[in-house]
This record gives sequence, C-alpha cells and structure tokens, in this order.
Amino acid sequence: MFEIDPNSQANIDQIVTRHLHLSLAVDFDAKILRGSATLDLEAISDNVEKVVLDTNHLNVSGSFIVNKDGQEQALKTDDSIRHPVFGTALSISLPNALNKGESAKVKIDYETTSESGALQFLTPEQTLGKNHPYLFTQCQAIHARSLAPCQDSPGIKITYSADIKAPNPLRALMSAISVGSEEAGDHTIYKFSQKTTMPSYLLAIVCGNIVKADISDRCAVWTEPENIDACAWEFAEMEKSLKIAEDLLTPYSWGRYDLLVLPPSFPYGGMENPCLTFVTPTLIAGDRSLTDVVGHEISHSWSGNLVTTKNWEHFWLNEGWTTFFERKIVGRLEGEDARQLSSVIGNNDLKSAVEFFGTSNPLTALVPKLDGIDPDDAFSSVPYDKGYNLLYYLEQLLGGPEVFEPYMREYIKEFQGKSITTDDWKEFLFKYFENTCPEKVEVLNKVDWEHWLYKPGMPPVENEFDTRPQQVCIDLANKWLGAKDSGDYSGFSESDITNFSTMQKVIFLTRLQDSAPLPAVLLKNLDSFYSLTNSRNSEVRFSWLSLALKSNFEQVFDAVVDMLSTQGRMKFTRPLYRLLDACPDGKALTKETFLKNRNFYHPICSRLIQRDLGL
Ligand SMILES: CCCCC/C=C\C[C@@H](O)/C=C/C=C/C=C\[C@@H](O)CCCC(=O)O
Ligand SMILES: [Zn+2]
Repeated sequence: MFEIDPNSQANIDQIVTRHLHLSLAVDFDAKILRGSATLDLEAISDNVEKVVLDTNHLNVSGSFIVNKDGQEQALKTDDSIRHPVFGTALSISLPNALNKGESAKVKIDYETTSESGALQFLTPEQTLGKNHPYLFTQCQAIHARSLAPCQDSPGIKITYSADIKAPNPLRALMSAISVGSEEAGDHTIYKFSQKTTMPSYLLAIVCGNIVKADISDRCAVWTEPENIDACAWEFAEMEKSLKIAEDLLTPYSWGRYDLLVLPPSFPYGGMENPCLTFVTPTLIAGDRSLTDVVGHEISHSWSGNLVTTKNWEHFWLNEGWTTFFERKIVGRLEGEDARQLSSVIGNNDLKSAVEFFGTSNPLTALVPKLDGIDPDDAFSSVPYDKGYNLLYYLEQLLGGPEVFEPYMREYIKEFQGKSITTDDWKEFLFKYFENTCPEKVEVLNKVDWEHWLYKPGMPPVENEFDTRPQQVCIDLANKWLGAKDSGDYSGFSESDITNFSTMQKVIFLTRLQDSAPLPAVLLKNLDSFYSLTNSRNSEVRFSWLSLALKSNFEQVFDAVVDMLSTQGRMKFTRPLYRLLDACPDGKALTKETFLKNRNFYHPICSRLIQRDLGL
C-alpha cells in the first residue's frame, strides 16, 4: 500500500488488473448505480493471498471468485482499513495463493451511494431540456473508486467492457466504443467495449436525454437536443484538429473521437475520457473562439491517455505535454502568433497559481510529493504551464521544432501503453539525443534540472515569448491607463477590440488587472465601449468580471452572481468566489450565493469552494 502510488491503497506491487467488466443499472430515483464489477487479475509476484482494491463510499454486498465454469464462490473480505482521503481498502482473500503469472477472476456486487464523489445526478430543472434527469461522472484524479471497486492508480492499465441499464428514453454512453444495445421492457441495456488499455481515471459514464450530430466518419457531437445545432456548429472543425495532431504525432488509435457537451455544472473545461471527451458548455461562444480546449483534449489521446503518469506526482507529464501539443495545434490552425499569445496567457496563469499557493509552497513544484494529499487539492495550472514552459525551453535549447518534433513522436512511440515517471521521461530524453545528436547532451547537462523539477515557485529560466502579437493589447491597456490619469475617455470606441482574438482580449484585460484597483469611471467606460458584461464569450466575461472585482466595482455584482449561478466550471467559479469574498461589501453575497448554488455544482467543485471560502 502506498509504496508505488501515494494516493492508492491497492496492492498493485503484487497483483494487477488486466480487464474490468461493469454491469450496472442507473437508478435515478435512488440516485445510485447498482450491479457488479468483475476484475480479471494477474499476480506479478509469488504467493499472493489477497487482492486489495480501492473503494470510496460504496456499499459492497459480496465478493466472489468466478471459477472457469462460471461458478461463483463467496470470499472473505476485510474493509476495516479506512483512510479519510483515499477511502476504504477492500481486502479480498483469495481461496488459494497465486504465484507470478497466475490469474483469477473476482466479482464484487455493490452499489454506489449519495457520497460517491465521481457521480453527479442532475434533476430535470438542472438540465437544458428540463424534462429528464441526467447523470455524469468525473473520475480524475481518484474518484473512480467511488464508481467501482478497482485498483485506482494511473500506474495500472486495463481494458474494460460494460453493460449499462438505463430507463427509456434516456441513453447511456461511456469512454469506450458502443457495441450494441438490447431492449429490457421500459429500460435499455447499452453495451460498451474499450480494447485499448487505459488507467481507471478514464472510466466515464453519462446517462441522459442526449442526441448525436456527426462531424466526420469518426467524430460526432453529443448533447441534449435543445443545443445540438449550436454545438455541432461550434465544433465543426474538430476533425481538422484531430488530423493535425495525427500528423504531429502518430495515428489516432482509439477508434472514435466523440465530444459530449454537458450541462453547465460540469466542473472542468474538458475531460479527456477516451472515445468521448466531456466538455463544458461554456465553450459555446457562437464564434468557434474557444475550441483550443478541444485541441487540448484531443492531444490527451496521446499524452495522458497513451503515455500516462505512473502516479499523480508526475501529472505534469500528462498536462505539460498535452498543453504543448495543444499549442502546436493552435500554431498550425491559427499561426505562430496565436501559439505565442497562448503561451503568454499560460505564463500568466502560472504566475497566478504560484501567487495563490505561495512561492515556497511545495505544491508549486513541478513534481510535488502527494503523500496523504488529495490530488484535487493539489490541482492548479502548475503542471500545465510550468510543464509547458520546461518543454518550450528544451525545444528552444535543442534547436527548435525541427529538432524537437521528431523527438516528441519517438517519445510517444517509446512509452505508449505504459505509465511512467519523470525519471523515465528524462532518461529517454538523454538517450534519444545521445543516439541522434550527441553534442546536444552537453546542452541537456547544463539544464538546472533540480530547480525545474523539484523546487517550488517560478521556473529558473523565463522563456522569451514573442511580445509582438500582444503589443497591440499592451498599447490599448496603456491608453486606458493614460485616460485614468487624464480623466478623458473620448478617445475610445468599440472598434478598438473588434479585431482582437479572444486571446488578445484576455491579455488586454489581464494587463489592466495588473494595475487594479482601477477607478469606477474607467470601468464604466470600458464596459460601455466594449460591452464586456454581456459578452457571450465566457473567457472574456470572466477576465472582465475579475478585473472589476479586483477594483471593488459593485455594479458587476449581479453579473458575477449570474455567472456563478449559471455554470459550475471551477476555472471560473473558484476565482470569482474568492474575488467577490475579498470585496468589502461582497462577503454576505458570497456566502448567500454559494449556499444557494452548492447543490447545483459538482461535488468536487462544492468541496473546493467551501474550502477556499473557509465555510
Ligand atoms: C501535480 C499534482 C496535482 C495532481 C492533480 C491531478 C488531478 C487533479 C484532479 O482535480 C483532476 C483534474 C482534471 C482536470 C480536467 C481538465 C482540465 O484540463 C481543465 C483545466 C481548467 C479548465 O479549463 O476548466
Ligand atoms: Zn489536460
């Protein structure tokens, strides 16, 4: 326990799961899933007498060995080991010890509970259509154990199959290929198969009134019928991004790439569930200006889903590489200027994360220690953008894209299907350049690895991103700061930003935030010229409301409450609650708004906001 993975109690050093079969029924009245999990296990050491699985908030009614002839024999279990963060270890005694290479099939009958953190059951009024309930899961990082008993460590890779029984007319989908369905009275049983090995955090289920719009022969958008047209239009170019990623890396190996647009409480921008990426509806801007998140999730099909972190301490290998690939796609879709702007925004996010945690906080190290720590509590932009900055720095150091991109491809080929640590990554980096350009090893030996990988705070080297594409944003911000002093706002017009991309608007507003608090008259003029409060673009609206709250501009309080009440994406909700709470007259409104919306938010989001606000 805890040797290989500080966040799992499973005995993955003795026995591993090869395949998982889930047979579950969705009960919307009881708001639980009921059925069984069957694990094909293989001993990787001698004399293995038990299998210890991760569970959290599950009711287990029985564990059985399933013999070759399908006979089930009850097994003794012990669930006395309970960890406040990592859940209940389910220790199952095997009828006879297994030696290395021997296998066993174990079935656990169970049901989830109202405390299962992976699940969010929505009432009809929390959906768009208002007619049907809805269920979706979020398993990353360690919530799969509240969906099913499993070895809930990214160091274990499994194939899986499932049959999910859902009440008509609702439809179930999973992070797998749909392989048919059968009628069962007023229910339907949907069958799934995931033949590519993957970590447990990529298990995912959705069940609701969802329909599909095809984008290409391997891509489709799924969502409620009420917004299927808007979503199909918004994401019409995802096949193009998928092809760019394939050219950059290796052929796409998961079969389908579908996109599910969830109800607004979904806590993340996107979640890279294989075959079926989950995304927030806050990406629907009406002008395809927020689709870089889709580029991020597509990139996870290689970094994270094929080459996986061995445990959550090496999460940067998932997110740093994915952010790097995401920005390569942005560069090929919209030009190098866009990649540079995206890098600048990311660096600003990194600075905010380091400031929020504190520059000496161990969680701002690229590879933090997570003993006893819930990964959700450690989550921030650090693994994304400090990871990105390291890879960008290495690309420059080693001779640019023409040298680095071939290495990227070889890295994916080397480790696909595996779970690795930072040491594995670094060892291959050196080996690759020893073999291809030995003189580069000297360059690699000069990198301050200790600081980049293990020191908290900002990186030892600041990348020089191209400031030209952001200059127009900086100039406009300076013009507004000039007006602040002169009090003359006559020189502005809405056309100042009509040609700004989303990224340029975000950089412009972030630049002004650096000079906050700004006078109310300036903010009133800014909003009236650029109609920011009513922007349909969630990133622009979020940057504007953050700037206004940092200046205690109370006229935006209603718009802030509206944004906090109509979507649950933590990237927006957590900072907005903190900023509203910091306003002299915002405290009461903060608490009132949170208490009103806490059941609207996903459990992960509610818990983290409650912690942020000290409620
Ligand atoms: C290095 C230590 C930290 C390890 C944390 C691992 C998982 C955090 C757990 O909360 C899961 C996070 C899942 C994030 C999914 C999607 C994100 O890319 C979205 C980023 C923010 C947004 O765009 O909304
Ligand atoms: Zn990601």
